[in-house]
Amino acid sequence: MEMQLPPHEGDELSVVDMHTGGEPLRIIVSGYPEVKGDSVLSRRRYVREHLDHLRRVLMFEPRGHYDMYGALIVDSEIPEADLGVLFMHNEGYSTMCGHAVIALGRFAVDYKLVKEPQSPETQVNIHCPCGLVKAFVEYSNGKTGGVRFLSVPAFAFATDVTVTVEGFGDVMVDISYGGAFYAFVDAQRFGLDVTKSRTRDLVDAATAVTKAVKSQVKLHHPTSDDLAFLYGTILTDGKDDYSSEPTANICVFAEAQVDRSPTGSGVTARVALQYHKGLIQLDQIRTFQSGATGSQFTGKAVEETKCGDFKAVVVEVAGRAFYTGVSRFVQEPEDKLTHGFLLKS
Ligand SMILES: O=C(O)[C@H]1NCC[C@@H]1O
Repeated sequence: MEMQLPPHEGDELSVVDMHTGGEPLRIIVSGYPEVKGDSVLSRRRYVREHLDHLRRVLMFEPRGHYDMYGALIVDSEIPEADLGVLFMHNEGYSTMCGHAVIALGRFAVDYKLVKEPQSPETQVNIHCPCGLVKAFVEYSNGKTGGVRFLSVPAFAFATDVTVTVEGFGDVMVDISYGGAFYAFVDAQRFGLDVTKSRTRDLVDAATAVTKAVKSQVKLHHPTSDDLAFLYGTILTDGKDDYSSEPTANICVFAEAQVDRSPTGSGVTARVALQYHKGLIQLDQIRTFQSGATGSQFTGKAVEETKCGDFKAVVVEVAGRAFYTGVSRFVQEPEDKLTHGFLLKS
C-alpha cells in the first residue's frame, strides 16, 4: 500500500525524528512560517510570542508526548555558523541542548547543511541561543557516526547555597551553567538513588528543588538576560571525585520533563563544577550515565576561559545519536484536539 495521506487542508509540518541516548529529538524540516528576528536570541523570543501554537502541535499529544523535545533550524547572524537552532520542550524554549547538538551534528552532515564532509571528522558550527557550539561528526565512507562538541564557556555560578525546599527543609545545592543553568544535588539527600528509585519520586524531589531555587536565588549571566534562568535540577549519585567509573545523574527540566540521556548541557555544567572544585583536571575524561536509561556521554574540560568575571571552562561532550523515522504531520480543521494536549500529572 502506498503511504499517502487522504486529501487534507492546510500546511504540512515535516520532521525527522532522532534520539540521543534515548532522549528524543524532533527536527522540524519544513512547514514553519518565517521566524522573524535579527539574531538567534530574538528569533527565540519571536517563536515564543507568535508561533507557540506550533510547538504545542509538534511536542504535545497526539503527535508527541509530555517528554518530547524539538529543534527548529533558523538563520544565524554569526558568519561561521553552519546553522542556527531553537530548542523546544513541554514548557517553552531552552537556550542549550547537548543531546540535540549531537543529533543535529549528524543530521547537518547527512542532510548536507555543511559544505563537503571531511573524514575522519566533519566540523559543524551550530549557533544555539546560548552561543556558538562546535560539533565534530565522525564521518567515513559516506556514513556519519559519533559526535563530540565544544561548549560555550561553562562556569560554576554558586556552590553550597542553602535553599528551603518544600517537603524537604533546608537543602544545599550547587548551581552551574553549561549553556543553561542547573541546580545540582546528591539524590541521597532525599533518600533516593538516581538509577534505582522510581522516576516519579526523583521528579518530585528535583521539581521541588527547582521551585525553591527559582524563588530564592537570583541568577545572572554576563552576556544576556535571556540566559539568566534556571532550566532544571540534576540529581546525581554524588560521585564527583575523579574516577574512571561512570557517574550517574538524572535531569528534570522545563515543566518536570525527564531527560532520558545524561544531558549534554548538564554534563557541561557538571564538569565545570567539578573543575571549579578541583576534582578534575583539564583533559581528564569522565563518563556520565543517565539514571533513566543507562545511556552514556563522556565529558572533559579542555580549556580555561572567562565568561564576564566568572572563571570558566570549555567542555567537550561526546555521544551518539540515531535516526528513528520521518513524519509528515497535518491538522484537520474538524479535529478539536489538533492543537495538542498533555495529560495532567
Ligand atoms: O542534552 C541536553 O543538554 C538536553 N536534553 C534535554 C534537556 C537538555 O536541554
